[in-house]
Amino acid sequence: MTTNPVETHGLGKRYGGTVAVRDLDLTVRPGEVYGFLGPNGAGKTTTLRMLLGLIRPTSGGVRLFGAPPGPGSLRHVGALVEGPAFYPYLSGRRNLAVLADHAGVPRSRAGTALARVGLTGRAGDRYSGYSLGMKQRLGLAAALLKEPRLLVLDEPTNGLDPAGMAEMRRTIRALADGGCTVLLSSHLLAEVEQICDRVGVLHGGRLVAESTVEELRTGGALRVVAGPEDRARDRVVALLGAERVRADDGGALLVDVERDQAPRVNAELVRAGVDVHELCWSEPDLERRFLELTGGDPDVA
Ligand SMILES: Nc1ncnc2c1ncn2[C@@H]1O[C@H](COP(=O)(O)OP(=O)(O)OP(=O)(O)O)[C@@H](O)[C@H]1O
Repeated sequence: MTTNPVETHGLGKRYGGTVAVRDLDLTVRPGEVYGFLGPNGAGKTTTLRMLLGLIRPTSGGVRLFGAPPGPGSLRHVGALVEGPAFYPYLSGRRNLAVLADHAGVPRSRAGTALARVGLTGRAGDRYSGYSLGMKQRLGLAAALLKEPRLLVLDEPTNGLDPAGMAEMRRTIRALADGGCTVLLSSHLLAEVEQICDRVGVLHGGRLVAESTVEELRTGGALRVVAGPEDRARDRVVALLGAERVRADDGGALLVDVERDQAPRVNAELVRAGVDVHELCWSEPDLERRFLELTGGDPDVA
């Protein structure tokens, strides 16, 4: 039986009067990219720090590959949670060699790690001359020195420009495709949507939703722009029932039916002499869904 890279049971953390994380049951399965999504202050970093054994939970527990966080289990875990300190006057390659010595792994791994994050060409340059994106990638390379089976990344694209973000996303996806399990946190919905297999939404220290991105997308509707609006609405209500019909902000009808019902709705409207201007499938608005889950917090976007 394969053990899950991460399991938490009733995990909680309190700082004085502040409950940062409460009763968290989390499972990250082998080989997946799991996205921890939540607004600022949701408890993401606190959770990741508990997973890595950097802080102690006040309740519940963590298992990494079936064992508590400690030298045995953390051997398989690479992390980019608190930016590693690099020597500004040394090159990226030299910095990694120092870290490799410190970690007791062969220096040859530095070259491999640099290649995996796409930094080989600039590996001889001083760290102080690196862009933010390059610094972030060097941090990721440092996390790869242990050849981890699990990568834990706290807001890995934070502060990067769009090109840097895209590059980092590609790198993470490639690492996952190579067999590494990834747990990352983000407050950016689009980011999580693009690279994660599953998403957990954290709000106020609680896991308020957990599913695949596809599952969160369920609930699309048929969008109909037709006139006269009253008659269009009456016909669709007569056909399907009032509970299936609502109006969107722009005055269009949103009809909760399966996609393949579009011709039936169209035919009914045409038969009733209604002009159908538009009839299309409207994907559910993921952003709205997350805003609902997080109480309309604008930090999730
Ligand atoms: N060392 C600490 N002492 C006291 N309170 C803390 C400490 N660390 C975090 N908190 C509080 O715990 C809550 C969760 O913070 P945490 O940093 O885990 O959230 P987050 O989701 O990572 O947010 P962000 O995206 O802003 O980093 C917040 O209310 C925060 O103020």
